[in-house]
Amino acid sequence: MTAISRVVAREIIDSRGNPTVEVDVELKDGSLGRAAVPSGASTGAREAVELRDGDPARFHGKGVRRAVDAVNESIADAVAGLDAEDQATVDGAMIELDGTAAKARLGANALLGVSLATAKAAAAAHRLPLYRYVGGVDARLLPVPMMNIVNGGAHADNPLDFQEFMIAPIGAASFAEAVRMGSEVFHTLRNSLRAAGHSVNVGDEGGFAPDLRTADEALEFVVRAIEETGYKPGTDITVVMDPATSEFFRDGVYDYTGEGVRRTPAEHADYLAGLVERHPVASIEDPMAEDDHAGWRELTARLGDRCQLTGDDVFCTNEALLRAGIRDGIANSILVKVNQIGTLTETLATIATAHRAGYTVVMSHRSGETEDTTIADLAVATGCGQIKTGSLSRADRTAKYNQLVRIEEELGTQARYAGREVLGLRR
Ligand SMILES: C=C(OP(=O)(O)O)C(=O)O
Ligand SMILES: [Mg+2]
Repeated sequence: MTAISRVVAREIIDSRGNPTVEVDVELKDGSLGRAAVPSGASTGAREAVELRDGDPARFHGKGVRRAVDAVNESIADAVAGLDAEDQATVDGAMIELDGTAAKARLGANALLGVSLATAKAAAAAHRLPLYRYVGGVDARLLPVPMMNIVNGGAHADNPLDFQEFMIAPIGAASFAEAVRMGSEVFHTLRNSLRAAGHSVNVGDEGGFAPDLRTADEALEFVVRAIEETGYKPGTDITVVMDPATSEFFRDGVYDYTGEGVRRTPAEHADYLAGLVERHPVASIEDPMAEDDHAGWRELTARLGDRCQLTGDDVFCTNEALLRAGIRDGIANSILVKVNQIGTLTETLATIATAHRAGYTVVMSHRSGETEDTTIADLAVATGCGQIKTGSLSRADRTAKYNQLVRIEEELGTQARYAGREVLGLRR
C-alpha cells in the first residue's frame, strides 16, 4: 500500500524571489507527501549540485525547469512502484540514475524534493507525524533554537564581514519559552538599534542588517539586548556566530573588506579567540574557511574545549568529508543542510557518523527558504538538540519555529528541551 504511484514536480518561488523545486509524491493508498527545496547563497564548494537553467529569458537565468523536468521525465519512472517506506532504496535508485558523484546530471534539488516528499508520504500512510516516522519512539528532544538576529556577509547589504549573529536561549524551560525569550530580545534589539540611529531593515534570514563594521560592535548590541531584556548572557541566553569565513578567505588571508583589515590565518584565529574571551560566544560555525584545513586544525586544538566549532562549508553534510575531518581533528560539530547532500538517507548517515564520533549536530535551513518545515521535524527525529533557522521575523523562518512549538505541544509530557545539555556547557 505504500508503493509510490505518482511523482510530480513544479517550479515555485522561494524567500529571495528565486525559483525552486517542489515535489508531490503520492502512494497507492492515496497518501500524499510534499516537499520544497531550499537554496543557499554562501555555498560550500563541495555541495551537491543545485541544477539551474541558466536561460536568461527565464527568471534571470535562475529557473529550475531542468530539475523539474528531471523529476517529471525520469525520476518519476525510476521510483514508481518502489516502497516509500524503503527510503534507502528510493534514494539509492535516484543516486544510481543520476550516476555522478555530485548529483550534477539530475540535480540535487530534484533528488532532494523527491526524497523528502517520499518520507512525508510514508509518514502520512502510517498516520504518523514526520518526526515520529523518521525518529521512532525516542524522538522527543526539542532543539535549542539559534536565532539569527543580526545579518551580514552574503545575506545583507551592510559592511559586516561576519554573516550571522545568533542568540540561543539555553536556559529556557521549554522550546516555546525559548522562542518567546528570543522574540523579546529581538524587539529590544530593534529598539536599541533604532535609538542608535541604525536601520532596522532585515536581511535574507530576517535578522537586522545595521551598518555596523565589526563583530565586536554587533556582539555588543546583541549582548546588551539580552541584558536589557532581563536575561543573563551566557547563562539564560548564549551567543552563536557564523562568520562564514570561506566567503572572505582569499589568497591565503582573511580579507575583512567591511572592516578594512586583512588578517593572516594566525591573526584571524587570535581575533576569534579574543571575541570568545570578550563575549559569551558558545559556538562558532565556519570559523575557518573550507580550504584552510591547517587553520581549522589549529583552531580546534586551541578553542575546541571551550567553544562548539561547527563545520558547514568544510563538511557540506557529506559523510566522507566529515570522516576526513574527524580523522584530522577538524571541528567538534557539524551543520546539517539537507540540500548540501541531496537525500534523506545520506543526511541521516552523516548525522549518525557525527554522533558516533562525539560531534554535536546542528540542523539548519538555507538562506533561501520556503514555507516547508521538514527540517523542524528532522531536528526532533534525529535528537540532534540544535537548530538554526533564522530570525523571529519572515514567515519562511518562523514556520520552522512554529512547527517545533506544535511538536512540543503534541509530545506533551514526553517532550524534553535540549537547553544547556547540548550547548554552553563547555565554557
Ligand atoms: C545558512 C547559511 O547560509 P546559506 O544558506 O546562504 O549557505 C549558512 O552559511 O550557514
Ligand atoms: Mg554557515
